[in-house]
Amino acid sequence: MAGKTLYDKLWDAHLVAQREDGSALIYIDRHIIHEVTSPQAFEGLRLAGRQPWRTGAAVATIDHNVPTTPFKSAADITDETSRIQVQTLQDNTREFGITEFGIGDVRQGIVHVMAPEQGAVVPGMTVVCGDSHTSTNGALACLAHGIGTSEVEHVLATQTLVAKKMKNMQVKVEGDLGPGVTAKDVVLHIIGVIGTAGGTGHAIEFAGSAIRSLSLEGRMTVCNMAIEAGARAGMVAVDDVTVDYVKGRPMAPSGEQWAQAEAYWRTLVSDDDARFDTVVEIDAADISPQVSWGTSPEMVVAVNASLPDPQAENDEVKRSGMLRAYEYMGLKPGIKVGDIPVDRVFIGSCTNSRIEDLRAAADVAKGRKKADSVKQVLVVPGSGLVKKQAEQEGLDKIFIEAGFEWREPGCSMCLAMNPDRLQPGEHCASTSNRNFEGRQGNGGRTHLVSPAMAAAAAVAGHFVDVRELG
Ligand SMILES: CC(C)[C@H](C(=O)O)[C@@H](O)C(=O)O
Ligand code: SF4
Repeated sequence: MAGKTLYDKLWDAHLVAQREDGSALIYIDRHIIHEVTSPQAFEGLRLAGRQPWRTGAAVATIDHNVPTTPFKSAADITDETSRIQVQTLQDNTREFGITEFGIGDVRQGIVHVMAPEQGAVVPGMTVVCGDSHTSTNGALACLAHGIGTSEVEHVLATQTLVAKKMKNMQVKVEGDLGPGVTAKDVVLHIIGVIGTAGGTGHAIEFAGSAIRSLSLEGRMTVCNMAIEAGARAGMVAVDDVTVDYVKGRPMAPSGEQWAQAEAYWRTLVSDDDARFDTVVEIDAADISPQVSWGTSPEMVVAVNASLPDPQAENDEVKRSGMLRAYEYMGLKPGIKVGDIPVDRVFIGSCTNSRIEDLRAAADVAKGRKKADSVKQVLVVPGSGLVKKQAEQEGLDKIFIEAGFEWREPGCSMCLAMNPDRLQPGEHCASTSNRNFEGRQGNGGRTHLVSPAMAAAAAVAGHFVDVRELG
């Protein structure tokens, strides 16, 4: 019998029941909750007169709707829907006895930043949240993916999920990453190669020496965007980087349990003879800093390239998608990436708002100033703890001196559910993960980049190759 992949191991360890039609029941170790996809789930419990099966398995925070300017209570939130959602989560978590890192708590932040930071997610877990970017947590060798609101209710009530086993896919990035090439560039490049449907039906394990060379935060950036590559889950096997990251975190095992846990975690790697349904190999040397030019994350090119010609695309559906994207983005094939003007810059989101992201942006911003033509540069840390750490390192001062705005944690301009948004027609260099039409505000034009590339665009007023900065 062939060996097991990491995904097979995680699946088998959580399988409660397998049905003949292929569906299965799996046990869920950690349930992360935010204010947008939980209200109906709690309401469902209430109507059915049920209690959560295991309140300690859930941890909640507010992120999508929170303003990034200081506020003291839900009542301070002007937008009605946002105010209600923030208040409702607080009421629900109190009623059902679930831990919430809420308003004014330094641990509050974007769900996918908060959970690993607290040690709420450790290797070997099944992790769900009513949010597609739950895949981020797979960087810790977890089976982590998004679920819908009715499933949020099901998990709350039973601590299990009805699921179907996905196929195994391995994306192997071998070799050394060049200077200025970050985890974000790696994942954008992967999506450029395999497309936004490349991972459909699969759980992706990211492997290879270039992935191993990334910090745990960088691996989270890669797994975060597995969903943009069509997969529901992304993951990276356990190694020293994983174990070191978890050690000492508030909710992680300690004392005698630590040694036991670590011994188990070390088994969470794909066996040498494991078989993957799909394997993609990428040479790290082929990866340059990336910029997305269109309205899908696969519409991405190297910073020193020109925009692609739709006429050279043989697939008719893709060609018409490209033509529509050019129209929406107000761009023309053949122009250089460096000629795209940038109106606003957003440094944040669950893709790139951790401390190393802010350090990378600050490295570029240091001693430089925002270009006059750039209207706004928002720097939004992923959690209160990231914010605190950044301030201890003086990064906030660097940003403010460069003319950037230093904000409170939350999803912010990643999806514009709060007041941070683009105006129609504006181009934004954004460290987030989605560039669909209107994602960052009606008519807004998103270009996905790394934190260093975003800061460089803020300073230059257009895209520049970070490798060419002095
Ligand atoms: C609001 C939430 C359901 C959504 C998601 O699932 O991803 C959001 O986080 C996003 O990034 O679009
Ligand atoms: S930061 Fe963006 S992608 Fe991440 S959870 Fe929030 S809205 Fe979704």
